Amino acid sequence: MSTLVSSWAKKVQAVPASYIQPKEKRPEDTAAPVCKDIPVVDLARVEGHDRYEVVQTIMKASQDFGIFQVINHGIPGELMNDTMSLFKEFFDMEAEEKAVYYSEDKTKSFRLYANPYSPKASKVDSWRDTLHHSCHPLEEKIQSWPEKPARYREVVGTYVLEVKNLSLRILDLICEGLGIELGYFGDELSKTQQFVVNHYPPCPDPSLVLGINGHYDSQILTLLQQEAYGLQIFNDGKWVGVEPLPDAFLIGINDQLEIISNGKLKSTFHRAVTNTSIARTSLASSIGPSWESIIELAKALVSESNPKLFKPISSKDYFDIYMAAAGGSKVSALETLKL
Ligand SMILES: O=C(O)CCC(=O)C(=O)O
Ligand SMILES: [Fe+2]
Repeated sequence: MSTLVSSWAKKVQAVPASYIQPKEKRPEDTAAPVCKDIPVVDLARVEGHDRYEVVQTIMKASQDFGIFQVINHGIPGELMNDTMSLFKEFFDMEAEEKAVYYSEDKTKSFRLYANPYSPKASKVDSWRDTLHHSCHPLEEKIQSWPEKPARYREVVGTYVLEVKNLSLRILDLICEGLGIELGYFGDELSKTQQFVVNHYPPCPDPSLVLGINGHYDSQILTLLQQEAYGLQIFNDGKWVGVEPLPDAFLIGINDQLEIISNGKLKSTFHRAVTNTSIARTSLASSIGPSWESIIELAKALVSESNPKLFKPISSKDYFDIYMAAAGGSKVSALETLKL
């Protein structure tokens, strides 16, 4: 059997054994209701009198949920649709055509792979295929991206630049909320960008599998475009769904932003479930620091009443700790840095 789920999922009637989660990890509720309290922030409002209120909403959502959604964010709907359609077309290609891009070599700046957490952490395969793009520096990395479907590099190159700009705008609103200078994240702390496309084919029994295991995102900020239900966050002791809004971006706080904000903004434990009827594709862009950056509470926020909660650490060292801990555990790798 080929390792790419999208190459064989349509042909099977039952879930192959290696994809069946142990009982305690199976998604009891693959249709957990969407949590209506997760704010949808209208970014058009930041230009006017409502700016303060918008910033406060973002801060509160980042504390309570670790995520929020944004609309009227300035990225054209047409570009979002084109990008989503292009990846649908990519995953619809024949198995042999996709196989060309398949690689288990993690140092590659572009690759298609399956089941990224195995075998180190969870021994169970995930019901998804993943396309990974390193985006920095873009002019260089783009040369390793596919040329099929037509306009791949042009569409995806434009998309990742737009998404990076939006990430920086949101990080500036977070600076306002935290009380640190604008542009704080503009240089080394946002030097890298990884763009990941997750593809979850329909599954004969979604109650047995996970599309993506519960995890925290390790970088600074994730922007996610999702077209259908599947994302769940662990909030208040239970899994809740996140409403798919096709024109919105979902913004997720990542671990290293939790360190920089001294735990004021929370990285959230999340997973994706599958369904029986449609292939779900999600586009996730993560902004992160250069490897050498030292991640610690922003200096302007250190005070007697706000001492550092986490040990300073280089971004590279944090990533190593994160990878060693990854494996569906709700205990965050950040725990090891607590002072
Ligand atoms: O597909 C999703 O909604 C979640 C994807 C995700 O969590 C990730 O790529 O880190
Ligand atoms: Fe994630």
